[in-house]
Amino acid sequence: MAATTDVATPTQYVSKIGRIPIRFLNPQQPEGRWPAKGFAGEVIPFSATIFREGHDQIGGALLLTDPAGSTTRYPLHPGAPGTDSWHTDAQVTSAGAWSYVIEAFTDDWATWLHNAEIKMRAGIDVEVMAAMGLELLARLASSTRKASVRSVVATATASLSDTSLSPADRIAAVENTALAEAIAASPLVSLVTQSERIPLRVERPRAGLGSWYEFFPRSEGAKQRKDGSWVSGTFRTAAKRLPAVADMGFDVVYLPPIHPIGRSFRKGPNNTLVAGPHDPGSPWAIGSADGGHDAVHPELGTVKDFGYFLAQAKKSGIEVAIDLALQCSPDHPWVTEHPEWFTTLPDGSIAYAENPPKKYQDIYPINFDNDYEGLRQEILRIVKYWIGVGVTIFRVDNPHTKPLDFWEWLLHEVAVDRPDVVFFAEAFTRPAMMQSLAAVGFQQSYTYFTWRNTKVELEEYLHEVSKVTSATFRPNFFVNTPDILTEYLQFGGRPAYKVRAAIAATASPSWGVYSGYELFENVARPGAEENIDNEKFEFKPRDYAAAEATGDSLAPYLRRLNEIRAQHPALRQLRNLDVHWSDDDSMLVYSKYLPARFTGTDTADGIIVIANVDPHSVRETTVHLDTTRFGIPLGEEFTVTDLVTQSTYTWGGDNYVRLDAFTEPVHILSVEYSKGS
Ligand SMILES: O=P(O)(O)O[C@H]1O[C@H](CO)[C@@H](O[C@H]2O[C@H](CO)[C@@H](O)[C@H](O)[C@H]2O)[C@H](O)[C@H]1O
Repeated sequence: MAATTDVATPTQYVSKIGRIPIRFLNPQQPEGRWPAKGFAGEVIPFSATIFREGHDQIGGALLLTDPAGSTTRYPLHPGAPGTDSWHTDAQVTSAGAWSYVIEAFTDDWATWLHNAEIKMRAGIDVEVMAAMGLELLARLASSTRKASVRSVVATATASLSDTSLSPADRIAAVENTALAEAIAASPLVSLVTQSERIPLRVERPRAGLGSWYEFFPRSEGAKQRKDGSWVSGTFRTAAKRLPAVADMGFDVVYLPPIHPIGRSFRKGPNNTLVAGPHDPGSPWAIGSADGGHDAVHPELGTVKDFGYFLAQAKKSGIEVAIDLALQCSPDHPWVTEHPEWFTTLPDGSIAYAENPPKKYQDIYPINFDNDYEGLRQEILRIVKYWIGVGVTIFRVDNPHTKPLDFWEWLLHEVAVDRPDVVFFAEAFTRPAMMQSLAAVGFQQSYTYFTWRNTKVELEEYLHEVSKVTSATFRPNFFVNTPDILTEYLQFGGRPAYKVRAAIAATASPSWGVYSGYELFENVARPGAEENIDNEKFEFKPRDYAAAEATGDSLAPYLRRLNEIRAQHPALRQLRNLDVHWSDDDSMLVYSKYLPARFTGTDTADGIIVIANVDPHSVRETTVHLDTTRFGIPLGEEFTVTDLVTQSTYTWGGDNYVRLDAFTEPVHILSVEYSKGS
């Protein structure tokens, strides 16, 4: 705490609390070891707890410094009475190293005005109070050369010193807008105290914003021969799927590992431990005689073909994410070239990998502690190689099974030259590890969203990711993955697919689906929480167009969700989500709001989402809205339009809502309000 009013005591002790205490600054990472995070275009709520002894009025400001070193001052507004919290929202507009300082001060004018209003109106200490006010007005006059301000001050001075007026009229004369504006421009403050400077790392928008679509390139264009063998899809056949993916509004395509797949211990259909001659194996079983992590599976094509895929994706407005899965099939070149990178058991064997309770019998885990430096350099080389090929996003498989200090180092090394590269953590594990991966640099993370299905669970989780952990952890709400087909989707029927997609697409700025979701694929392998006949172990060509033609596809709904996201900037933010109340235990209600000053237009953007999370029933309820959360004074009426059905309603604070799971289980309502209407 660098307090301008700090006074060294004879023992040279310097106060840490500062003359005006400023505590609990937000955003910042716990422990302050790494910068708080934001992405370009993000609106960040800044806050601090500011208070002082006695009863004098205080005020505060955010001093936000951009990467070019230019500082903008934003006044802080007091929060709920008694909390001593002060707030403002500000938008970080470009990627780079930002920082901020919170300033606090005694507001001399507000203190005087508060006291003078009480005392002068009651006829107590009238002349003393007036003299104090006149002194402040003189201070204001001497702080400006503006004639207009001087004239406003002169008028106020004349009235305040006019003893022929009643005390009430004298005080009323200083309560005018012109004087308030003059004081706002040249604040009458003292005991100015500044907090420490908090660093804020702002990354490119994709670090926190995107609509993801996962598909296996080998399935796109794959054909089975009469003898049961397969002709694999290739990067070139897979590229044909890209326009349809873009047409659904997705802007990131994530490909499971594209590298050669090992033969030893190859898995067969449905995670069986013996593969038939035509089984392609799990793409995560990386490495064969054809190469390792810096090679592509020959059946998919060449690196040049992958380049073609990247170029086609770019043409469709899609960025490609590849998988960084640091593990090896027993056939990976590293196993013979660098046996020291694995843990050899006393019997000479290498134990297979696990992510308990899952067993990965077809891969070896890497042991970083055997040759930390060697592995670090090799992995950095691989990552840089793919960046050189044109990859800008890595989905990182099971990062929680590798040392955190390794990730901290790797992500730092990459960011030195390429701060645009995004790393997406696939860690479904304990919160401490998930949060720490984000803290050390992962730009975004898979989440527990998949398993938060009830209203209460979702309320808590949406609040957590938008408000509690947002300085560190950027969520990507995937609705399903090849590993995750939740019971909710298995047994919730088609409504469940709509509900989950609508919540994911509106609650989080990053969301994703794994292909097949639009076809409502919902049959699980018995005893497992993943699809039967899983694409991880088989080719799975799908006829998306036929399903759409017969109305058996969710693609039109997904397309609409992505359109709504594109049209509503409030949905492209993380921290602006507020949960509201409904009387029904399955009707989830939340809003997202972006004031006009941040939308880039002259209108604010407000969205209310109401989801019937019970996919088996029709629910009716009253929703109770704190309309101030989306810019509307309490008690005012406004218009809402359902962005899926286009129905329009006139609403207020309390509203009847009926949602039929079998038609439209979710309202996504845009809010229109004109003051005083
Ligand atoms: O461990 P997670 O559930 O987070 O899943 C991720 O990592 C797994 C290991 O890479 C991966 O599992 C798939 O590949 C394995 C190796 O080939 C294989 O043994 C598993 O049966 C298969 O599911 C999983 O897909 C990935 O998302």
